Amino acid sequence: MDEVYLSLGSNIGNRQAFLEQAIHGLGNDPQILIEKQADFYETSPVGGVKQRAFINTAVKIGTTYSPEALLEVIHQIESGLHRTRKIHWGPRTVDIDIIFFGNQKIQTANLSVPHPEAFKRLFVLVPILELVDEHFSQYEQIKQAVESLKNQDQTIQKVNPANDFATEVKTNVTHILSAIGDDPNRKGLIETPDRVARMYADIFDSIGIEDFQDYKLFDSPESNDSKTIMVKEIPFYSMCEHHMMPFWGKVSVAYLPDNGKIIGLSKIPRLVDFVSHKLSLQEKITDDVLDQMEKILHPKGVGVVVDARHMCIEMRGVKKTGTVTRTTKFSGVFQQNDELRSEFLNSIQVGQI
Ligand SMILES: Nc1nc2c(c(=O)[nH]1)N=C([C@H](O)[C@H](O)COP(=O)(O)OP(=O)(O)OP(=O)(O)O)CN2
Repeated sequence: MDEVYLSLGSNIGNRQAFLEQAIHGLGNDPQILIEKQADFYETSPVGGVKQRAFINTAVKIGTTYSPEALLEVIHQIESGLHRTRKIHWGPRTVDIDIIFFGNQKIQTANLSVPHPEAFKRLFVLVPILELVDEHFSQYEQIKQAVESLKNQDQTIQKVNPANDFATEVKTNVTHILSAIGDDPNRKGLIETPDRVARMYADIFDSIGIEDFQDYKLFDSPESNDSKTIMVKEIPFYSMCEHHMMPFWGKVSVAYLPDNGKIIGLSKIPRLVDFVSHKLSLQEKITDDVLDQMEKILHPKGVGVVVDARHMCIEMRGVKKTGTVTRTTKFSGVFQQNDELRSEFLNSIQVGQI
């Protein structure tokens, strides 16, 4: 097996969770053995793009993959974690770079190893220095590069477990419990901060991720341009950004394909979950579903109807239980063609939410 060193970084959403998922993905591959993992570090962005600080780490793996095959596995893991390549050296949910592959020197269209930027980046060298010893062929070079970079503008500091997502949420929920006059140490609340942290990691797992990536498109000549595709009454749950209270209901989506390009039916409910798993508003969910459908499919038109109930007007304020709010948005032929729009709208009953 070749000894390989990977650098991992993330600066979108729950950064450490994305890195942990990436490492889990690597370790799940039967041809990859995670031999050692460095600590997590908070690092200043390198490369001139104004963006949020990164969390970085590194792993030493043993693998039977060739460098190109390993790169393919890495790209699959990145794309499964909503990685989009929009701005060079810009924000990303996760980035995994091959830094060293044994003592190999590789220069292909897709791969340069050792990584050409490695010795200019503290966020790469400091975690890798945790994983190597004086027997590693590049050990002295790494140590010297770290010393010289330390006097420049790159900052790096070990993530104190107290700063990671779960601990941050738990700490602040404990403060809130005290602030509202309850006792966070009483039997019923002692585990609440931990439960809330685990819940937030789930219901807010789209925060910071701009575009939906988890879809598959098909060319389907049968779906000629006159056939509307509707996926109706998709249940969703979200949290309003005004009071951090739940709102929930059903989303119905219709679109008219262009040139027979269609999306896998299961992907539309996944898209609804993606846009809902953020602090949002019903109007924004309506916009986001339509905008993402337009971005992905460039169809002849899209229609979105959202019916929802809002805990913030049922449990507080005007306190009207059972009130259902409907928001709609249309584009293309659904905007221009009254008959098509009415057919879609009339097919959706508000029903029980
Ligand atoms: N503090 C940090 N700054 C930067 C990081 C990081 O992880 N921590 N990462 C980058 C780069 O975007 C990332 O390392 C990828 O760079 P590189 O492999 O050199 O080039 P790519 O082709 O993969 O770059 P793309 O962004 O995918 O085009 C920058 N700063």
